[in-house]
Amino acid sequence: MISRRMFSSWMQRHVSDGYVKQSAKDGYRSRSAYKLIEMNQKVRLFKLPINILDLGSSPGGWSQVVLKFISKNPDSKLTSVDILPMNYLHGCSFLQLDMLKESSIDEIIKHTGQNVDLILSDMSSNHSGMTDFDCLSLTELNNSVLHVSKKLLKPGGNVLMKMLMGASEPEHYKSISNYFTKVIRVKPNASRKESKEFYYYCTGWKVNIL
Ligand SMILES: C[S@@+](CC[C@H](N)C(=O)[O-])C[C@H]1O[C@@H](n2cnc3c(N)ncnc32)[C@H](O)[C@@H]1O
Repeated sequence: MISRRMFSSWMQRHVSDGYVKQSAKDGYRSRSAYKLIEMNQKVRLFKLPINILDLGSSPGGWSQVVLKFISKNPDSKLTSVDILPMNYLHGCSFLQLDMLKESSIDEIIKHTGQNVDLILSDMSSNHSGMTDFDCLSLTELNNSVLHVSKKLLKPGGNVLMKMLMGASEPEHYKSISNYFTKVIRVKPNASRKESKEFYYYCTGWKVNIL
């Protein structure tokens, strides 16, 4: 449970945050949009034409960024998924699904087919404040990303997924590395300095590991 004092200090930080102000100006639904913009500048995520799956998409900042990149390419496609609802975005198919449920994968395949080039996952549950616990719960969500990758990611496809520094992180990194040619850790400047959050950029999905 978040105390009133914690909430008010979060609120103070939130309203004075430069990325929050910028997102209001630029029309992005979340400050997270700048993390994706920055990571794309670092690793060039979007190579067109592209079939993209955005997991944990609500309220839609990342999906807005993707749409800007793919909008001029009619052969590109974006499917966004979240356990919560998301307001309509032109050019994006949204599915309200829980990625921890097996049945969600079939629903996604109906929309994307089985030839996805890039999976983005910014999924996270509400932080408990206990880093090791939060790290474990993110590991569970990331395992669901690997599970969906087995069903629909193209051979050689790429995945960007959120992680937290914590006791189980090195083991998780090792296990994810088995599935890709290369996995690098990326920490965008837009990610709050005090946060343990960073992203794995995983390239070259290996089919022969299945
Ligand atoms: C940090 S927010 C994502 C912000 C988003 N990338 C943006 O730019 O607006 C994390 C999201 O993960 C979603 N999420 C958490 N657990 C999930 C699950 N089991 N299945 C699908 N989405 C989940 C949450 O509902 C939340 O919207």
